[in-house]
Amino acid sequence: MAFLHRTLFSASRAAAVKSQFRRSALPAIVADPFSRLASTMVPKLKDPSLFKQDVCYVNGEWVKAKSGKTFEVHDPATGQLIGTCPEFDAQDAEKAIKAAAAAFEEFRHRTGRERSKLLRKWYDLMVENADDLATLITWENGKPTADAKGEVTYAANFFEWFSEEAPRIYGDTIPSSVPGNRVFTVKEPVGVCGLITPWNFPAAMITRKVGPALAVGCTVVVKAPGETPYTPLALAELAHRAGIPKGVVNIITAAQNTAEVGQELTTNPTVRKISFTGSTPVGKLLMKQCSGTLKKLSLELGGNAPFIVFDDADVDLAVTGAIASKFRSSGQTCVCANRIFVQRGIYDEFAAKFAAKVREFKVGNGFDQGVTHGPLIHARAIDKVEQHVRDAEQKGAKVVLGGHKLPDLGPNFFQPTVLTGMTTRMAMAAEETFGPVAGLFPFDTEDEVVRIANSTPVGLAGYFFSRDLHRVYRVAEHLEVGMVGVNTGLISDPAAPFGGVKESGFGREGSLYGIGEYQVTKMITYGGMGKPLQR
Ligand SMILES: NC(=O)c1ccc[n+]([C@@H]2O[C@H](COP(=O)([O-])OP(=O)(O)OC[C@H]3O[C@@H](n4cnc5c(N)ncnc54)[C@H](O)[C@@H]3O)[C@@H](O)[C@H]2O)c1
Ligand SMILES: O=CCCC(=O)O
Repeated sequence: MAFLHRTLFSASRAAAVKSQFRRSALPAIVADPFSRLASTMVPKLKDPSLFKQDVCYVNGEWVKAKSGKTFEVHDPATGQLIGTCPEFDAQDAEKAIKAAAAAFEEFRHRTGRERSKLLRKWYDLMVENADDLATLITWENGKPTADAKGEVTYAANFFEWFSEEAPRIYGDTIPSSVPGNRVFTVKEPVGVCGLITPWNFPAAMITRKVGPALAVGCTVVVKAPGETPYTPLALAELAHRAGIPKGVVNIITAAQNTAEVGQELTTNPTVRKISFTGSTPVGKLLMKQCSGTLKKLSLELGGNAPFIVFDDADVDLAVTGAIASKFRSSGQTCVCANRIFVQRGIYDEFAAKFAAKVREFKVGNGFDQGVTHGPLIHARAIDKVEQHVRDAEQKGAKVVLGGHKLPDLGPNFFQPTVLTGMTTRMAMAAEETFGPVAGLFPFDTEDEVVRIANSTPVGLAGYFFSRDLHRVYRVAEHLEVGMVGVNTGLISDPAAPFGGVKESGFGREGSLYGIGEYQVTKMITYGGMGKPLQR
C-alpha cells in the first residue's frame, strides 16, 4: 500500500522530472509516426511503434474508420497537434462488437489459468514499457511524468491483481429445500462488454475494467476517450504482443461520433454489459439507452467528496492528506476532495499550513523538470474552474492563493487556488469543480458537518481526520458515500472496491467485488438425487 501511494501520488513532488522534449530534429528510430509532426514538440519514445496513429485495434488487426475520417488530438499543455485518430461510427463499432462476439465463443472456454497467464503477460509488457506509456499519458493528458509513471504502475497492477483472481472463480453448493434435489451455482462470463472510459486516467480506467472482464472470460470493445486515445491504443499493441487472442480486446476511437458509437454499444443486443466511467449526466443517458436490451451495467460517475478535519485531528497529517486528495492530477479525479470542511477551532492553523504547501507547487508542462502540476484537459475545464472561483469570490470567499488562469503557460493552465470563508451558498458546495481549487468551509459540530456532507445527490468518496475512535466509527458509518478515507487522503488501490452510491453510480471496480461485475450466476438443480444406497 505504501508503495502504491508513493508511486501514485508523491512521485511528482519528489522526483526531478527530466525534460523529454526535443524540437525538430528526430533521430532515425523516431521515423514514421512522428515525421509529419517534425516541426512540433515531440516527446521521445523508446519504442516508437507504440504510437498508433490513424488506426484502431479490431479483431487483432489495425484498421481505419470505414469513412476514412479522423479527428485531431492535441497536447493540453502546448495546444500542439499530437496526431490524428480514426473517427469510428456505428458501423465500425458494430464490426468490433461482432469480432468480440466471435472471440467470446472460444475465449469463455479457456481455463482460468490460461486467462491468468495472458493477463500476466500483458502486465509484464506494461511494466517493461512503463516509460513510454507514461510519456504518452503526459503528452495527451498533461499530468507530470512522475504522476504518469504512477498511473502506469496503478494501471498495470489491475492486470496483476486480476491475473491472480482468474484461476480462482468459484461457484456454490447450496443445500436444497426440496428432498433429493442438489443445487449448484456456476459463475459464467456475462458476454461481450462495452467499456467507455474518460481521459483523466487514460490507462488505469481501462485496465480496471478490462482486467476483470478478461479474467472471467468476457471479451471487450473499449471506446477510448477522444482526448487521450494514444495510451489506450498503445495498450492494444501490448495486448497483441501478449498474445491475447484476436477479437478478445478491441479498442476503438471516436470524438464527434462519440454519442453515435455510445448508442451502438448500448443498444446492440450482442453487448451484454456496459461499464462506464465518466460524468453523471452521461451515465444516466447510457443507462436509459441500455434499458432497451436490459444490459448489466456498472456506472462509476461524478463525485463531490467531502474532506472533514475535526479539531481532534493531527493537523499536519490532515494537511498532507488534503493536499494529496485535492490536487492529485490537478484536481481532475472523481475522488478528489471537493469540499474541505475544517472545524472552527483549527481552521486558521489548517488554512495557513495548507496554503503554505500549495505555494510550493510548480505548475508547468508535465515534461519539464520539477513540475508538480500540469494543465487541465481543455478550455471547458478551465471555464468551470474560473466560474467556481469567481462565484465564491462574489459570495464572500477570500482568495488566499491563486485564483486566476496562467495564460503565459498556455490556455489550459490555472493557478493552484486556496479559498477561505466558503459557505454552502457557493457553487463549489453543490458541484464538482474537477480542478485545482481548494475551498475551505468552516464548521462547528459533527452533526452539522455530516448533514452538510451528505446534502448532495452524489456519494463517491468521503474523507475525514480525527483521533477519536468513537467518532471515527460514527462518522464512517454515517457518510453517504461508497468509499471512506479515515486519516488518509488516498484510497485508490487495485485490491480495494472502488465505486459510489446515490448518483455516483453503482457497481464496484478492483478487488474481488470487481470480478462479479462481469459474471452471471447460473443455478443448476439436479433432481431425484440423494436416494439412500440399496444395501
Ligand atoms: N467514478 C469514477 O470512477 C470516475 C472516474 C473518472 C471520472 N469520473 C467523472 O467523469 C467526469 C469527468 O470526465 P468527462 O467530463 O470527460 O466525462 P464525460 O461523461 O463527458 O465523458 C466520459 C467518457 O464518456 C464518453 N462519452 C461522452 N458522452 C457519451 C455518449 N453520449 N455516449 C458514449 N460515450 C460518451 C466520453 O467520450 C468519454 O470517453 C467527472 O464528473 C468525474 O467525476 C468518474
Ligand atoms: O478519477 C477517477 C479514478 C481515480 C482513481 O482510481 O483513483
